[in-house]
Amino acid sequence: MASMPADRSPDSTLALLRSGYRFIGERCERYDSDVFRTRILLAPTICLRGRPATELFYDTERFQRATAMPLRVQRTLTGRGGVQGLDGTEHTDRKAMFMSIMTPAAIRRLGQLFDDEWRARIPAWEAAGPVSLYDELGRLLTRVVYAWVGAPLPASQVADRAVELHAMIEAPALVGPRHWRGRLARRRAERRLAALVERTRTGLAPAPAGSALAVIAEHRDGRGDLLPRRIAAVELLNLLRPVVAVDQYIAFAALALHDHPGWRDRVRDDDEATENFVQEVRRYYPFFPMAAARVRRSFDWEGHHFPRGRRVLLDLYGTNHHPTLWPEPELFRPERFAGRHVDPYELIPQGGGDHWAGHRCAGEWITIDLMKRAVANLTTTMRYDVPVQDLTLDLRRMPALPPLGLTITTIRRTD
Ligand code: HEM
Repeated sequence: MASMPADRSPDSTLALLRSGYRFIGERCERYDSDVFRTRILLAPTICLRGRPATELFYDTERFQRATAMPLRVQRTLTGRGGVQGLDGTEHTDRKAMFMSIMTPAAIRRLGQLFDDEWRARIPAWEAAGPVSLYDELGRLLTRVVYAWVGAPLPASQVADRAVELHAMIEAPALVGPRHWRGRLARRRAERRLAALVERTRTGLAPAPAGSALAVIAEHRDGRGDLLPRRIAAVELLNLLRPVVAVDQYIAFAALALHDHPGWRDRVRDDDEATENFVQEVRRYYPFFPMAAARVRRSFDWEGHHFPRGRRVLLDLYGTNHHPTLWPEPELFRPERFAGRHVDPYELIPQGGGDHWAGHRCAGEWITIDLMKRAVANLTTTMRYDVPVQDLTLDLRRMPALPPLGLTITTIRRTD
């Protein structure tokens, strides 16, 4: 049995916070191995990256999700009792609920709402002077996603709800007040949405037929029971929060258009080029650093032993930057996707494997669709300037974003 390379430090939590997205990749290169062991939060942990490791990680016979996610992530980002932490038939049942919402017609409707809102906002942006794209899109996507799921949102509450969703997204890797803001935001949002689910069920505030709110409020589990109100709220947040999080990818797409201006003409009215561009944004820019699971029962893999119950972290960022999969991974080159068949274990910013059977992101098609529409809006619907500003991405900060969320100015409508 080969011995698994091991981090020397007794605990690497601080090193993980210091290195951020590069933590696993740097060590893999140091040990010349895509698997090594370490200790995170004092617990023995195995870290993995690369395509074979991704295929292994998404084998639900070998790994489970229950108790894998650290509590600080559950209390902010994901919530407790939601689809992310389920296994077996409980997971496939709950996941089927999500996938039933992701029909082509529903994805088109969300996209249409997004385009309409974008066009409607341009006059205000024209009048506004400098605009933080991340903040503006946060509010825009909040309005759009509440309308899409069928949840009421008065105009006066849009800004607060956007701040609340951003607080949950940013909190897991932060310490101090910003982490606590994320916890508080989740607690308040779950309480409010649980009350909405109740009003929907009692008919006081009926959900629009076929809406995501109706699907979740009326969903029955394998035993025929409705979801507890709080769990239904967690699952509603599993739609609201990540749709708003697409603003990060759109800010990255705008950054890529700024850094590679030749692509502005290449993507215009060219669906294939836009798709390749968007895929490269998802590969290149940092988003979720890693996914966590636990070994379901002991097994050996490539000469390494995986003991039952051990926490395992799959490096999503590092796999998207693996030199074997992606030659010259630190170059932004959308053309690498031209004619390339991407299998389910290679490009994994939103997880790998199968959408229905495993934990791969339920919102991947939505994300790609919204990003493509955003690129079209940034290159054809309006013009703008990018003033001099600090656009450095700090890969030690999770999530990484340009410091001011990318400021644009002198916005004017073109069509
Ligand atoms: C903003 C871009 C997004 C990124 C980077 C992202 C990333 C991810 C990742 C890494 C996972 C976990 C994979 C795993 O545990 O193995 C995940 C799961 C999930 N995502 Fe996304 N996501 C995004 C957008 C969305 C959207 C737009 C939705 C819904 C509208 C969504 C809904 C979900 C759900 C429900 C899960 C849980 C799936 C499961 O556990 O089976 N995500 N996402």
